[in-house]
Amino acid sequence: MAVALTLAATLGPIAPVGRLGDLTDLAVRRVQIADLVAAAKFGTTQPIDDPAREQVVLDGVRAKAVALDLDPENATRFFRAQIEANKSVQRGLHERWTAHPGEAPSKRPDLATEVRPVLDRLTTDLLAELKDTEQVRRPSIRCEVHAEIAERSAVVRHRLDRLHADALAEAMTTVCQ
Ligand SMILES: C=C(O[C@@H]1C=C(C(=O)O)C=C[C@H]1O)C(=O)O
Repeated sequence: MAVALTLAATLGPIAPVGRLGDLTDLAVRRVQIADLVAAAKFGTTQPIDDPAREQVVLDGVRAKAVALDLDPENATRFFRAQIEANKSVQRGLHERWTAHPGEAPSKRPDLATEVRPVLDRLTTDLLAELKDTEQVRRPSIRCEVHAEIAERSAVVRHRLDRLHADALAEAMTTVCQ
């Protein structure tokens, strides 16, 4: 933690930290977008879990991974973790908003036209980063250290609350592969 904080302080509040910094920041972005997904679904019949949509996301990941010459199994495993992390945030927010209706969002974004296209762009960016970081992400202590530093600094730099920090940890579980 001390190392991450020192690095974050040295590099300033915005710059991602370490070799996995950019990838981690994209994972942060994805768990933050979960707030919009949660807002789109709250108070509607649309369930948090949408297996059909998940299949579309994962099929796209597989096809793009092949095109990038990335291992499709590893890429799919990474995105399964991103999806689970996203749903954890949605569940946490729905619980919070049900218990404290005053905190519920006043606007309901449109999932299909406003939110999912943002997630689709993030998928493309995340895959490009998976490709760029392929060497450093080989399973090793080195990768674990890079991941830990990037994650801890991201929590601080993005001022993530417990819900989003826990979701980021969930999202990062399969990064070294
Ligand atoms: C984000 C959504 O909610 C869930 C999470 C998904 C994801 O993280 O990509 C996909 C489908 C849903 O199970 C959504 O419905 O679009």
